[in-house]
Amino acid sequence: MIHTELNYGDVYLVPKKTVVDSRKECDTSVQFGPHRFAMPLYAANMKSVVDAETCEYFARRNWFYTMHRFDVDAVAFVRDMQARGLFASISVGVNGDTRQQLVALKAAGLSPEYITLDVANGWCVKAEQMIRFIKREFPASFLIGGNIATAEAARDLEAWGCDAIKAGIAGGRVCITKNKTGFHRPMVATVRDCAAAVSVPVIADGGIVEHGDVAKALACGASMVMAGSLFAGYDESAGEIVEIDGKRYKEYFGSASQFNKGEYKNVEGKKILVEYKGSIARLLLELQEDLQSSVSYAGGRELSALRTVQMIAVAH
Ligand SMILES: NC(=O)C1=CN([C@@H]2O[C@H](COP(=O)(O)OP(=O)(O)OC[C@H]3O[C@@H](n4cnc5c(N)ncnc54)[C@H](OP(=O)(O)O)[C@@H]3O)[C@@H](O)[C@H]2O)C=CC1
Ligand SMILES: Nc1nc2c(ncn2[C@@H]2O[C@H](COP(=O)(O)O)[C@@H](O)[C@H]2O)c(=O)[nH]1
Repeated sequence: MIHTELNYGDVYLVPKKTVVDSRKECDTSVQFGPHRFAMPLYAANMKSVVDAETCEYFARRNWFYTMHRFDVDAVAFVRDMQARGLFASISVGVNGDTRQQLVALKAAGLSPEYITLDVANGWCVKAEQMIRFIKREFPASFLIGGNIATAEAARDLEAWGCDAIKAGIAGGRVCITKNKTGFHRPMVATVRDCAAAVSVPVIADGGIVEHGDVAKALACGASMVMAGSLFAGYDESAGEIVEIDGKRYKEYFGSASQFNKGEYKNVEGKKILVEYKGSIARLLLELQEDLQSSVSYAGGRELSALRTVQMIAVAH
């Protein structure tokens, strides 16, 4: 028997009685690891979304960030961020280059506050070895592991030592994994299953199309949400501006795209152009206002109210 699983666009949240007099009373802040952040949402650790300047922009506004791991000098990045009084949050892979970077960090006496293990399928032996290595060498760092899409995988990553788990396989806008390999799991099913299986926070990664999808991800049990295309079209986004027939766009490409890899080998991502939208400040404010409104519809004052709402599927 084949069962149906749902994505954010297939579901809605059922309103409860609002208890606040203004949406401004609703608190969108979230404790995540050693810090409390303004929003449970952050930009994907992709080279076309964040660079060192973007990371600093977010950190200064008390938004969580994670630097990507492609051609980055982790020692310089961590040292710079911490010298400015900001938290350092880096991404790593599973191969020898990552081990070298981590050894160099340790030798320099540096310890990032957050480390994200960023691989396509984090439920593998190489990821387990890297997670155990990081927990041993950087016990003070908050370790995010991923990506995974099932309860069984989430339980394994928790057992291996992850402090948070990033869930979402092949649901991203520039993803072609599902086309090339046949593997994917819709986000509502992914997040609900993973969040119910573990006691550490789960990050819902990918597939955010509408602002309300953030509230839906939190209602599924996510503690944080990661989004790429949502943040890709702005001045502060890392991608290049492209002008076609007088209209401006920003490049947005997958981490497993030929463009990012520099060769056509095991390509599971593509490059697209997204509409250029100017400064990101207006987006951040609107995302916060929209989530405050979601909390009010959920009948609460804090994000936890979203965990109590009923979710319904709509027939298309
Ligand atoms: N969230 C998602 O759904 C997806 C995200 N991505 C993103 O793309 C980037 C590249 O990811 P990834 O390919 O993991 O990283 P890398 O290209 O850095 O690969 C890491 C290592 O894992 C091996 N590896 C990768 N995939 C597999 C596999 N399916 N089976 C066995 N070994 C494997 C690679 O070897 P070899 O190349 O020889 O196989 C390589 O040695 C990451 O940033 C990731 O987040 C990519 C796909 C899906
Ligand atoms: N299958 C692939 N997934 C990728 C690739 N690069 C990034 N990603 C994932 O997508 C999300 C962002 O999704 P969005 O819908 O918010 O745009 C990102 O965080 C990664 O998990 C890739 O090349 N292939």
